[in-house]
Parts: sequence; C-alpha cells; structure tokens
Amino acid sequence: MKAKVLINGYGSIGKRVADAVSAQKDMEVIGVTKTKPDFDAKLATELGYKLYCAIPDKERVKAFEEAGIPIEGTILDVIEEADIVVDGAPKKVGKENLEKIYKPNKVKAILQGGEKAKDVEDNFNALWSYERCYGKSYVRVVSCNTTGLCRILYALKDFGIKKARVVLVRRGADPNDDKTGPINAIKPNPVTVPSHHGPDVVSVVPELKDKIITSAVIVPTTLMHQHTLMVEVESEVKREDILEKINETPRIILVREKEGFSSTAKIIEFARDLGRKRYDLPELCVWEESVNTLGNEIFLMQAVHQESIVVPENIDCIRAMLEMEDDKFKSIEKTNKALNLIK
Ligand SMILES: NC(=O)C1=CN([C@@H]2O[C@H](COP(=O)(O)OP(=O)(O)OC[C@H]3O[C@@H](n4cnc5c(N)ncnc54)[C@H](OP(=O)(O)O)[C@@H]3O)[C@@H](O)[C@H]2O)C=CC1
Ligand SMILES: O=C(OP(=O)(O)O)[C@H](O)COP(=O)(O)O
Repeated sequence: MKAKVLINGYGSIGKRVADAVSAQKDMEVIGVTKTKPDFDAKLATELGYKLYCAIPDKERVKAFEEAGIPIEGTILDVIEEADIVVDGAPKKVGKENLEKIYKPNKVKAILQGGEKAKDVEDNFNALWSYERCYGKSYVRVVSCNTTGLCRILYALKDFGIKKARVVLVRRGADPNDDKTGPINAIKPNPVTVPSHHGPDVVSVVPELKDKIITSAVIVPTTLMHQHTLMVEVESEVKREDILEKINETPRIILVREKEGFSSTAKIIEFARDLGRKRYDLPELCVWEESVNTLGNEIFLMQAVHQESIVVPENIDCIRAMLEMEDDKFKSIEKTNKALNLIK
C-alpha cells in the first residue's frame, strides 16, 4: 500500500513536493490545495492532481467553479484519507493550519522552514535527524539555507566542529515573485546577528549550540542563495580530506570554476541543460576551488537552489514519520534515484 500524501498549499514548494511524491514507488498524492483559482490551480488539475480548496468556505469553492476549474471540495473533504499532510502554505500560515486543521483531525503533518522550531515536535534534515523524527507526528523540514548548511556541516562533522561562521547572501525573491525586492540594494536581512539560520541549524543539530553564528544579506537575484563558510575544527586538516568527505556525502556536488561554473547563473544553466523540470537543482553545490584550509580552519563557498533543495528532504521526512524505512541512507537512495539526482 502506498502512503497517502495530501499537499496543502500548491505553491513553489508544494508543487515540487507533489511531483516528487508522485515519482516515488511507495507514496502517492491524494490531493493538492489552492485558495485561488489561478493558472497554477488549472495546471494542477491538468497534471491529474485532485484539487481541493485550502480554506473551507463556500464562496471560495464557488470561485473555482465559476472559473471552470474542476474542484473536489475543500480540505475537510479529504483530510481523513491522508496518512500525512505536507504543508506548503505561506510562512506563519503553516502553524495556523497545524493548530486549526491537522491536530484536530489527528493527521501527521510536515511544516516548512517559514515556521518556527518551537511549534513542532522536531526539525528535519535527512542526514542529521532522520532517526530522531522517526514516527513523530509534527515535524518541520528546515528552510532552504538551513538545509544547505546542515548538509555541508554533516560532511565536515568527522573533523570535530569547534566553531562555524557563515555569511549568507540570500536571493531577493523567487523567479515568479513580482512584488518582493530589493531591486537595487544590498539589504542586511535580518540586520540582527545571528540570522535565524544558525539557531535553525541548532534545532536540527543540538550539539552545535554556541558553535555556529550566521549573518545574512539579501541581494537582487532570483536564482540561488550563496554562502561563505569559515569553520574551525579540532585539529589540522587537509584540503584533500575535505573534498573526499564532500564527495562521500549525498546531495552535495562539487562544481569547478575551471569547467565554467563561474557563478550561480552558470550553475542554473547546467540545471537547464540537464533538462531538469523548472531548472531544479536539489543538490547543494560547493565550488571546489573555494575549498581551502589554514591549520585547523576550513574555508569554502557554496550555492543553494532555494526552490528545490528541501524537496527530497520532504520525501525522506514522509518516510521517517510514517516509519516506512528505518535506514536513512536507504531512504535517501530511493528518493535520489526516483528524482534522478546526481548523488
Ligand atoms: N520559496 C522558497 O524558496 C522556499 C520556501 N520555503 C518555505 O516553504 C513554505 C512555502 O513557501 P512557498 O512555496 O515559497 O510559498 P508560495 O507563496 O509559493 O506558495 C504558497 C501556497 O500556499 C497556498 N495557500 C495560501 N493560503 C493557504 C492556506 N491558508 N492553507 C493552505 N495553503 C495556502 C497558496 O495558494 P494560493 O496561491 O491559491 O493562495 C500557494 O499555493 C514557507 O514556509 C517558506 O518559508 C522553504 C524553502 C524554500
Ligand atoms: O527558506 C528560505 O530562505 P531562508 O533559509 O533564508 O529562510 C526561502 O528562500 C524562503 O525564504 P524567504 O521567502 O523568507 O526569503
């Protein structure tokens, strides 16, 4: 029997998770939700997804009918069928859905990185907290930047992390966003230090408490985030050993400037040329030339495709919460294979 997954919020993350669930052998999408009858809603039905109104309200259902978009009802008509809900609603709405819909209907739910650690039972990254989230009911898959940091810190963990210092350059908006800026500025965001990313890494990896500090700015780009890391480890470390660990870690790829990967624009062109749907690149990209050491300090730069990096994590999180596979590496392998990831 396949696990029955409901996607509540068919937006940037929700539509990608829906497609990723559909690509797995052991799970299926039983429905997706929208609040507005727009082209995304129409395309969802054309792709064969059963569409429900995210907000149980007659007027909203009528709006879908008037727009000629076939709708099956509201979320309350399908929630009982679901083994788990993946919430893809805008930030802060996920928490409201948890309290008003998921908990009263006793259905397991995954929230996304726009929600707060304190509102869930635990925080998910496939490499670090798969076992901890096994069988749990309300879990948050941490944000895109936090996921990128968790992956690289997993690759470095065996060197004994003493301190991690990270500067994040965040994309200003997603490509479909016609409201958010900045258009011509570099904006500390947040201006306070640490940004939420450091504490969010700690929500996944408690042993990094008091060891990681992050600060972030946003810039006028839509393609990817970029991080610069400075990590102090227990003892002297060689560049070759770091590259080896990165190569061993799932969902991290090395990109080389000498092969043309001179910017996030070139990395995204690579994803386009691979024929990836929506030019998605869930693999974290580390610039090989940037990896360097000085005694027991490690330096490197990496890029995160914000719209897709959390997608395979949501799939593994479903398997962990529904106790479908007890070996995290087997789940990662299944997910990666179904999504055709490089590694
Ligand atoms: N975009 C990104 O790069 C990343 C986002 N995240 C996190 O993922 C979450 C979703 O973000 P994102 O996909 O970008 O958001 P989007 O704005 O792209 O999509 C949100 C979706 O939720 C729907 N929605 C609106 N209100 C409700 C509601 N009350 N209940 C259920 N669904 C609702 C919207 O439907 P409609 O359009 O019909 O109103 C829309 O389909 C946030 O927590 C965000 O922080 C995490 C990693 C990366
Ligand atoms: O999860 C993300 O970023 P984050 O890791 O900086 O919180 C996504 O890019 C969405 O964040 P935003 O919509 O708050 O910029």
